[in-house]
Amino acid sequence: MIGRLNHVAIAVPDLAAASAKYREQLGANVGAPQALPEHGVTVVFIDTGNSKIELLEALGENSPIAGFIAKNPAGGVHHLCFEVGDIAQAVEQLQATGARVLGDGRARIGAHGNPVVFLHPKDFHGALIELEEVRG
Ligand SMILES: CC[C@H](C(=O)O)C(=O)SCCNC(=O)CCNC(=O)[C@H](O)C(C)(C)COP(=O)(O)OP(=O)(O)OC[C@H]1O[C@@H](n2cnc3c(N)ncnc32)[C@H](O)[C@@H]1OP(=O)(O)O
Ligand SMILES: [Co+2]
Repeated sequence: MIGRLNHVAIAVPDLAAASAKYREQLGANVGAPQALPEHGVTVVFIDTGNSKIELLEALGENSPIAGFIAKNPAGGVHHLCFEVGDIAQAVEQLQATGARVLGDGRARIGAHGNPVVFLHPKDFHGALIELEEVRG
């Protein structure tokens, strides 16, 4: 079902400082910050050629990143995002196997303008998994 690793997301306490670190110490090509209030995050993407890194900072009061940073103040790997061809079909298949799709189970539009869902980390050995629909 899963295809290419679209991105590895890293939660950070300070997006500007983290972006500068990746740019200056790793020579990374860091994109512009993008606020996604509906997801409670501000993101930047770093193109690594065959995949991407997504740096995530908490935005707003109900951000899923705020709790993560409270537990991991220095930040850390937050999720892995894999591409799927048909997200509705992927959700149906996953739910049939007992995997928990977070939220109401319906896909929402993510940072790349594509539908995304998240799978509970307890169902995948402690890894939060995002699926992003990429067609064609
Ligand atoms: C979509 C825009 C953008 C994109 O790429 O397009 C993004 O990626 S936005 C990314 C941010 N959005 C999300 O993370 C949405 C999905 N996340 C959630 O629904 C929650 O964060 C959830 C359910 C994973 C955890 O929330 P909860 O309130 O239940 O937090 P707890 O601290 O109580 O956690 C319960 C339990 O899970 C462990 N946990 C939490 N987060 C992670 C994680 N990222 N990776 C691995 N494990 C995680 C946490 O440690 C708790 O475990 P316990 O053993 O009970 O201590
Ligand atoms: Co993501």
